[in-house]
Amino acid sequence: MVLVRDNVRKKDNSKHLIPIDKPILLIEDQESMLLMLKGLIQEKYKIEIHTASNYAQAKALLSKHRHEYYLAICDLHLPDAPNGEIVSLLNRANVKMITLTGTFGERDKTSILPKGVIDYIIKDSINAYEYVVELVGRLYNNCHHKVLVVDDSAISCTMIANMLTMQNFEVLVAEDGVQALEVYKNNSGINLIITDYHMPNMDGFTLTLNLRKDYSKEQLAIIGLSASGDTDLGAQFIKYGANDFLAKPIRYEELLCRVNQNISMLEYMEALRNAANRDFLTSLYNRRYFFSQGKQIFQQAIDNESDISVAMLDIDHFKQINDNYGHEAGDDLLIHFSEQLTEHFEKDLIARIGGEEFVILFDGLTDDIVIKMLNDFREKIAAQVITCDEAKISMTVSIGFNSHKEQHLDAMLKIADENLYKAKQSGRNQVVG
Ligand SMILES: Nc1nc2c(ncn2[C@@H]2O[C@H](COP(=O)(O)OP(=O)(O)OP(=O)(O)O)[C@@H](O)[C@H]2O)c(=O)[nH]1
Repeated sequence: MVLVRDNVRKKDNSKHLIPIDKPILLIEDQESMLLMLKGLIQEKYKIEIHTASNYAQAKALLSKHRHEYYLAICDLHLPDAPNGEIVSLLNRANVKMITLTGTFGERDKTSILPKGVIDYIIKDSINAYEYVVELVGRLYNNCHHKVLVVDDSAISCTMIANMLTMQNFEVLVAEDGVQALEVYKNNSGINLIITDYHMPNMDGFTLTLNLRKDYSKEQLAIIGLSASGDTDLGAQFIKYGANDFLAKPIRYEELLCRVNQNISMLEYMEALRNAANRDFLTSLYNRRYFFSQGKQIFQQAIDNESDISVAMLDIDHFKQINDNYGHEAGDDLLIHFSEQLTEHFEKDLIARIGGEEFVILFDGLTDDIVIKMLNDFREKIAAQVITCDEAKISMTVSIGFNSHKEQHLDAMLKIADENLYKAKQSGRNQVVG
């Protein structure tokens, strides 16, 4: 099997870039603005940008690439369409948009954003352009978040759900706290709950309290809704564990800002957790995380008298790979190897614990199954030829296995490590256990 890996390192060097696979349409008549915005966006995201400096050019591009656009960013007043006609054109083409405009006066004319408009930005400073750039990334990332809206009023629920859908969130709804807990339990990936207070069966405070028993503010954001006139509710929601609150009637723009702020905070916390728990090069878990999780899994297996086993893996002659093809090619191979590990042992706890050393913890699997999985993996790696910057590289892996329960996880690993040493001594590319 031949695998081409010549882009791995380049991808890794630009990890902060979000690859957006559909182009953005940028419509702006002032060339300097257009170039600045294009530059700012492409500095941050890997994205193709089509540009138009007037309505006619935008129309031509839309008819050519009709269903392709991820988003349009458009000046509301174009020389050949001075009255915001671009909004209807983009709506007809089904392209969501961020609109740019010159003054507060114009902004004030629209208390409700026109159909298809995600946000409305006043071009008064560089900050406005930076906000647009952030919003582009936010909209892309929102696709990965689910939001649960909890309100017994179907009208209110639908309205909030529509606002969130506009911002690319996947939205689920529930009529009261009891239903919300059920929906939350049955759907993974809900990161934000927006909940009303007054609801039958279970109110918003009780729902918040129930959720906080198991999920911290860093894991799950909750925004409470407080009815107009009830000034205490917002503060009470925070005291019961909500991250934030929104006053009814809900204004689209405020909802957008608060939701995005809370989701950004969750992403930031996740990034911090990843920085602490994951290896920078391969994104696999690091030694610290492996031991903190592994010790709990180990203890449960001891308590339940269930199967537990460990494997130590070490790529063979990795120094030669570095010496022959360079350290960067070596890095590419480590990334590739880690991806293969994650794919092959998707349910098991994997970590990179040294340069070319990896460890796996198997919970609840019999020896026969694990040894077969390890041998299948070893054979799969040996059969691959990886093309890295035009060099064709093969590698093999030696594996030490141990399922004998010792007093501590470390002691189990020590035996696996001794078996790994035996695998190396007996010619490499084999499983010993
Ligand atoms: N490219 C790259 N190389 C690394 C990294 N971490 C460690 N290494 C290299 O991995 C190599 C490990 O070499 P050795 O411990 O001698 O082992 P080996 O060559 O794999 O030989 P055996 O384990 O005996 O089969 C060293 O050359 C390290 O410099 C890394 O993050 N990237």
